Amino acid sequence: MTLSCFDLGERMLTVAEAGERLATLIEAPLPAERVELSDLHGRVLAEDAVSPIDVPQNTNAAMDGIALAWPSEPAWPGEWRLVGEVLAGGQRGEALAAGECVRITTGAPLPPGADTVIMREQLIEALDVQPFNEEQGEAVVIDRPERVRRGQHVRQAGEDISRGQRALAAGTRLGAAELGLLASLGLAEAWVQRRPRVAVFSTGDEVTAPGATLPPAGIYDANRHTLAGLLLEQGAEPVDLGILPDDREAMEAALGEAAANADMVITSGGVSVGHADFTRAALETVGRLAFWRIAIRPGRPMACGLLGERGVPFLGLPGNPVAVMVTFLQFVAPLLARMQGRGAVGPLRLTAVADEALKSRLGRTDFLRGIFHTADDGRLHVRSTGAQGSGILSSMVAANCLIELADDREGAAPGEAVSIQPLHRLP
Ligand SMILES: Nc1nc2c(c(=O)[nH]1)N[C@H]1C(S)=C(S)[C@@H](COP(=O)(O)OP(=O)(O)OC[C@H]3O[C@@H](n4cnc5c(N)ncnc54)[C@H](O)[C@@H]3O)O[C@H]1N2
Ligand code: MOO
Repeated sequence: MTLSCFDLGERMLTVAEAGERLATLIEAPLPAERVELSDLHGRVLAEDAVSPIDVPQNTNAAMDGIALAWPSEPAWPGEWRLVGEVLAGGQRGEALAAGECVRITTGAPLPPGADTVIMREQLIEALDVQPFNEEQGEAVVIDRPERVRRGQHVRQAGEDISRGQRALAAGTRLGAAELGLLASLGLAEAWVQRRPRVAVFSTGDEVTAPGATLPPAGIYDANRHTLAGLLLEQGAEPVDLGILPDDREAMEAALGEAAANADMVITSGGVSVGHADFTRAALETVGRLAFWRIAIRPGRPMACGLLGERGVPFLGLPGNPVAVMVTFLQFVAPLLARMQGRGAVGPLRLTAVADEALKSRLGRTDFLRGIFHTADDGRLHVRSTGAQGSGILSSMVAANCLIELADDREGAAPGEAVSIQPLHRLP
């Protein structure tokens, strides 16, 4: 019998178990919607994009010059008779006869029979008479014809994508290259998964909005803004619900209201065992707590469950800013991918050589902030960013990866291989 997410109680879960249990909170992707090409960046295809055309549509020239039909007899003509020209956007229906050629520009369809293009730079005849004048009966001489290969500088119709072929699979997240590809198929819209609307709030009497005067015991609210950025990077739509005081009733009301209008609710802070930590208790009142302890550092206390009658996934992340980022990347990002129909998408993992001793504890997965680079030996090497306190957000700024020391190891010695997760960075 498999355990449901809600049979776990106080048990401390491994990172892998927590990920598996969380996945069960998302039963199906969000509904699809039809969206215009100009608004598709970052969205996820809800169905395969099938090409209605051959790309390229016609067999065409890859260079400016002349197009000719490869001669059937072994000897090449010394001169080629220029019988016309095809500019990009134009077409020529008449076939080329033996010994004939046409002037052609890059992208222009080859005339029937033509199969080879010679670059203009390889022609002795200057081809300078503009526009083409059939009366003049120009002749073209090819310099060093022994270098010409049959079929050269020709792009075959459908060589990129053929009509009816799947150009992009359902579940593909659309970046710049994918948008260009859709456009090149002539598709002006696509069915994509609706973006998850994610309600976010911070908690804590000490937490102060940036721009306000910092009280003597205050701390500026980093988490709501980090989370907004992380959500945008995952294709979700953040809904900012501000800062909640350490007050259980206020927390219950806010969670209930957030769940009515969102696909997911995320809070930070108030999940541990402090006297003012109300997140878990509030979740148990207005929803169901699934589990809250994971063998991970940073991020051990994390309240997970479902809110309200609709069963909206709830993630109560710990308050420490680095713990927020680490738990989001390990646990929230895969859920958002699932909601967007992307199946099992986990963080990218690479292997690097530790350049220094790295500390971790057996029985717990530790994520250190790291800096990796390719060393002279051609391998990836990694070192930590230095102090690893889970409130030191500058360590996330300095890092280009997380070093993942799984629960079956106790630290790493210099020279040992470790797993790293490269971090997303804006270029
Ligand atoms: N007795 C125990 N104490 C703590 C434990 C524990 O197991 N036993 N776990 C520690 C760990 S690990 C973490 S992580 C934190 C998580 O606790 P909470 O989620 O209850 O977080 P808070 O106490 O509310 O805040 C922790 C820390 O982060 C600062 N914070 C909170 N919100 C924000 C924000 N929006 N922006 C910037 N900084 C924020 C807050 O001021 C605290 O300094 O508990 C440990 N304690
Ligand atoms: O697990 Mo907490 O995030 O380290 O400070």
